[in-house]
Amino acid sequence: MTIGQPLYPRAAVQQLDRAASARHGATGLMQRAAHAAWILLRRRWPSARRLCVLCGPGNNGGDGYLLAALARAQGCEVDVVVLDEEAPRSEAARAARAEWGGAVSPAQDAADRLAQADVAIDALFGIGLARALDGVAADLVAAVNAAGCPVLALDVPSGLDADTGATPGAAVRAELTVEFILPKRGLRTGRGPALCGALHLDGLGLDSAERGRAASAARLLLPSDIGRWLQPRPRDAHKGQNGHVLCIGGDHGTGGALALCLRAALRSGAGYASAATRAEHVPALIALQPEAMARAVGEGGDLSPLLERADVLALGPGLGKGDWGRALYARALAAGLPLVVDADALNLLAEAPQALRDAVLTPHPGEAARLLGCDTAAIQADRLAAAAELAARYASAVILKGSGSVIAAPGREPCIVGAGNPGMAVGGMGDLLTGIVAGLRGQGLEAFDAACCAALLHAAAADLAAAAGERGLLPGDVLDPLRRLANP
Ligand SMILES: NC(=O)C1=CN([C@@H]2O[C@H](COP(=O)(O)OP(=O)(O)OC[C@H]3O[C@@H](n4cnc5c(N)ncnc54)[C@H](O)[C@@H]3O)[C@@H](O)[C@H]2O)[C@@H](O)CC1
Ligand SMILES: [K+]
Repeated sequence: MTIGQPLYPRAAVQQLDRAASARHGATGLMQRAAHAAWILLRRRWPSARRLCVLCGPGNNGGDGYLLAALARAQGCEVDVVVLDEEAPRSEAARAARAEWGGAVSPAQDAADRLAQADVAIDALFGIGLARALDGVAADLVAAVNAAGCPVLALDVPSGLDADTGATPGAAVRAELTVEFILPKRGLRTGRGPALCGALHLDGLGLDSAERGRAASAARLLLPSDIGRWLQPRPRDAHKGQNGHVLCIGGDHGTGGALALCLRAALRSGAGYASAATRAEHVPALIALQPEAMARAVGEGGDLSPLLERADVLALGPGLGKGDWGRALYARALAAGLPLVVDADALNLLAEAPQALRDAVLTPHPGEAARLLGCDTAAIQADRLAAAAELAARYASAVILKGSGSVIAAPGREPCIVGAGNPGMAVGGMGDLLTGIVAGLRGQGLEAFDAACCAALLHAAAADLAAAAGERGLLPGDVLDPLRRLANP
């Protein structure tokens, strides 16, 4: 089944742009873009009187000139600052500059002009960005980011790669972004969400048949999708149908990680959850969560009586990389059960890479880098490509965590989670995700579906929990909203 909203690569949007321009006229589309931006600007900043529009050399700049002309006609005072004073490259953008017709200021005056503005409009670069912004363009970006007034970005915050969500050079930080024609991947993962601010899509009047010809390259998962995977339970359900999750980890001093994993498995609906851990954690785990079972595992890592009853293994939270952790890791991998691999289990996998059977990996960018033998920056430079590479190399479903988590698996269209918040940047949050994936696998979801649904539940539950504040959000706060969302 196909779940989520399609997201498009830049090349598909450019192709559609060209076809649509031939039909509607490039200037016509640019006018629609400017109009859409103007309506949004007015709604968001109704009392703004003075605008500063920064225009680049391409059609994104063209959108900016037309918005400037529109705002002037509506009584605003408008300054236009240009990246370079030469005529724009395309005919449509030249016509847009002629339509503005007023004075333009050179880039070195940007700071002065921005200081007067109630709102800045970023029309420097859109999807035509071809390389890192540097030189005068980077100076302009620095000026707009330092200006202190809110920024409205047209189509894409300049400097953000609309495909990858990376910023190879300087990039504008907007408060609001109006994206044109089709939703793009890079605005929703990596640096995209932070730089776009609120995101608003305007289709520029192209009908769905016209837009539907473009081929998507990823899907965006939203909280409203949860019900596609999780239906109400049959009235005659019994606990044996909902899976037995065995959580493996919790070396000396790190029993808490395993406890969070265990609780998340139960709150996401597992029929049973057990812990295989160090002896000293057993009484605390049972006291904390009397519904769970906990067994001490000695140095040899013998899991055999526990494995017999388990349907799925959650391997890694608090596991450590000592002899005890290594022994447990080896036994768990040899068990042939559906697996969720996290934390130190990922680091052990990185030491001796192998293709897994029926597994979900949940790396953060640092763990992903170790698994691929590169550095974290290389992962973040193209998160979708990194997730696909991990999925192929380890023959697994993968959740690459971070802003706009990416889910990939061999042969599946990748997904991006359209939920989550910076309150999730706290120790233990990943242990919850591991438990949720395992809980859903126990309830019958296959690896990729469980990965998608779990990543979405986790982020959406954290958003509900963050209503009381992002700073100070704790993994334990996410458990109650998790239960609510797991019953759509
Ligand atoms: N039919 C269309 O094509 C439409 C396009 N629209 C707007 O046009 C944008 C795309 O326009 P373009 O394809 O002209 O691209 P852009 O306006 O994004 O920028 C392309 C220009 O910037 C230069 N450039 C790229 N990277 C650079 C860098 N790092 N440093 C310096 N210069 C660099 C390129 O050589 C080119 O001249 C969209 O994002 C959207 O805002 C909208 O008006 C809607 C309709
Ligand atoms: K822009």
